Amino acid sequence: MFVYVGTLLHATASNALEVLLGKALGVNNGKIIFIEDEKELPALQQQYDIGHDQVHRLGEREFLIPGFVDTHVHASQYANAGTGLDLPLLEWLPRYTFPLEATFSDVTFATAAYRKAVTRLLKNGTTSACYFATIHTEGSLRLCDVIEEVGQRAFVGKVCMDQNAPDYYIESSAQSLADTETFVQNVLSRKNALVQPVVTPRFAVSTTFNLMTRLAEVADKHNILVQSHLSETRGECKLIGDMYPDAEHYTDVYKRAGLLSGKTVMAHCNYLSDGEVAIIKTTNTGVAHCPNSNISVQSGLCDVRRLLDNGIKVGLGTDVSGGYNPSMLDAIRYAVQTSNILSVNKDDSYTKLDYREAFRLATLGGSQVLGIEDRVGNFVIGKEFDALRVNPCVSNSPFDIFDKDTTEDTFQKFIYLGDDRNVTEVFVAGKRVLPK
Ligand SMILES: Nc1nc2[nH]cnc2c(=O)[nH]1
Ligand SMILES: [Zn+2]
Repeated sequence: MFVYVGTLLHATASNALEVLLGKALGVNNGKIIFIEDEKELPALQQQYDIGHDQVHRLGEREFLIPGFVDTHVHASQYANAGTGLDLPLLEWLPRYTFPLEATFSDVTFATAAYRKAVTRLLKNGTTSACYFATIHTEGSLRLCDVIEEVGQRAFVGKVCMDQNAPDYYIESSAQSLADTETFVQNVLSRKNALVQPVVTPRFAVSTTFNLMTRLAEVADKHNILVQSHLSETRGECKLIGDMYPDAEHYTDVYKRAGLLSGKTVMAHCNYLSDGEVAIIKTTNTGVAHCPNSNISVQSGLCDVRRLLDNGIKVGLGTDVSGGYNPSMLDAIRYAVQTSNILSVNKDDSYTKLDYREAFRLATLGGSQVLGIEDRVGNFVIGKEFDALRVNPCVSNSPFDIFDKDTTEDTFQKFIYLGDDRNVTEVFVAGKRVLPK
């Protein structure tokens, strides 16, 4: 049991940035048990038998925010982050990405590389992540081991690809299906509520229709998430049109395979027609908006406002290494800048995404996309305490605070200018996972 006293900022359904000043937030058994005005603290201490050493007072400029939720990130590709960004997707995959992922057949290398990736995300405040690993079952399981060791909350997918891939990085359909079942059963058998398996057909270009339908059955049987990529680039959309001349559109391919449901996360969704948007909505599929990746590998600009206006669940993803930055602060900034760019060619009725809304996507929105909004995403009694302690005034802070700055200014500066140096503590399910 412990209590934090001070400023809390978070998003709710009705308020993209709620600022709560002078609060006492109590955590017991990993869950938030009270959020009261600070003046109630003596009574709360008595009621719950809380000693002085269990009460932590935040400094004047410090605050707590919910941990970030990265809804789409390739843990294996972290080794390439910040390199190989000169080619569009369909050339980038065989030139840079498949060769790297193939090296994850070496389990020792894979484990070390995954440890770097997961640690880097956690340091940057990502308390929940939805990962792609590689096609290798052993290596994908080592990713789960590392996540458990580090203490993050995560969904992990063994990647499935049985066509349009190089000889050195491809599986047979039967092997892919059997390995997925093995992987899923292994992860579920750990009975660690923080680490869950996710069925992961790479995308309809590299996964046969038959395998996709069988994978949909695996996801159904175990009642687990599905993740893939949808409508990321024009070239990919054209290719899908050629591969599936009878399909109505790209989204229809996944729908017919049975892959779309409230437990599905589709990354990108940059070129959806109105008909596709309607299917994404009616199937309750969630979208992982990956704005850094969209720009870095020249894929396109996702109109998130359109998705939100249509009632679609949207979270943010770093999509490392199509996106070069593993920090969700960067994803928030790119989401805002993408919306600003789109607004240039829209009329005055277009409502841009502001930093508050992008922050909501990075926290509560992501939790909705991953189906964990009853557990994390914001500060609500009964939810688990996944949180970041932020200190804008650390001695090596990358930005400066002035007397004139309000709490909201300070938060906004952290969003635009802050980095992991400002994230001084990270909590997952009430456990402090950083610093160790
Ligand atoms: N950004 C991105 N898009 C993909 N589409 C299929 N595979 C990938 C991948 O690894 N990264
Ligand atoms: Zn991706």
